Amino acid sequence: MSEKGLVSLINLRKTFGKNKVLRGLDLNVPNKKLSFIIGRSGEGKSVTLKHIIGILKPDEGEVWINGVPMHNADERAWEKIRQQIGTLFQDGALFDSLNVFDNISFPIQNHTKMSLSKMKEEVKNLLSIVGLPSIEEKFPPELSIGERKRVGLARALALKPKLLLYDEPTTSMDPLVADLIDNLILNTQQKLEGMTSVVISHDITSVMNIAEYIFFLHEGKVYFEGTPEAFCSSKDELVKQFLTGGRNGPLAVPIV
Ligand SMILES: Nc1ncnc2c1ncn2[C@@H]1O[C@H](COP(=O)(O)OP(=O)(O)OP(=O)(O)O)[C@@H](O)[C@H]1O
Repeated sequence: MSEKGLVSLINLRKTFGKNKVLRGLDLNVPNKKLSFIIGRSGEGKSVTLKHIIGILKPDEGEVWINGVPMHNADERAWEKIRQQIGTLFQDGALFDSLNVFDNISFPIQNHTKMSLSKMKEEVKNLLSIVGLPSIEEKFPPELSIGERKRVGLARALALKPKLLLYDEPTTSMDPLVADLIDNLILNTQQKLEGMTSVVISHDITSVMNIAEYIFFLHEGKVYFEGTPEAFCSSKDELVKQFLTGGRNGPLAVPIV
């Protein structure tokens, strides 16, 4: 592994039309930790994530994944790198017409020559990592939101990635389900020793419950980075306003 770590974004710039979203963002994800990228809606969290998986290309700047420069890489190089990255999208992104076994083993079937018996063993193991019993024969519409997330996470883990990305895992969930998902993320991090995880979120409760490291985005840059303790005790007015969700402070509050 290079000194740059698993994910390094250097002076990243991305503009859509007149909208300068990333304005020189530097972000070095700490290895083997559970990091959160947080910030207000529209600050560029998802845009940042999309640069990490190569869905978006930077206008300027560098993207390094596991020591490999990817900012000018072609799609073939990205496909290879993406096999080292597990991504859990908001809705789990399961295929409703495939059962749980086929959903979880989908990346294995596509990228390896594993035998069916080994694959069955592997899927069973993945289900146990995410705390689910043997539900291989069930179909996604038969599952609860929490179960769908777990199956999505099992699939994200199928190729034994080095890096795990979660895109807004608790958005629009009630507090009880959100708490379950937080525990799932934390347990997975603890079970899979050496995993580097990045969660995109604006759910401050999740951040405070499980984050080990925080990147707070503002105006296209990392405005603050550090531990949750440092974030909470920050005297910075902007950080304080984000934490308390107050109307008074430097963050403009939209009129609705
Ligand atoms: N493909 C695109 N084309 C044009 N504009 C885009 C595109 N993707 C993102 N944007 C814009 O970039 C800005 C940042 O979007 P992004 O989705 O990264 O925000 P976010 O911080 O993840 O917000 P949220 O918390 O609401 O998901 C927004 O103004 C959005 O409209």
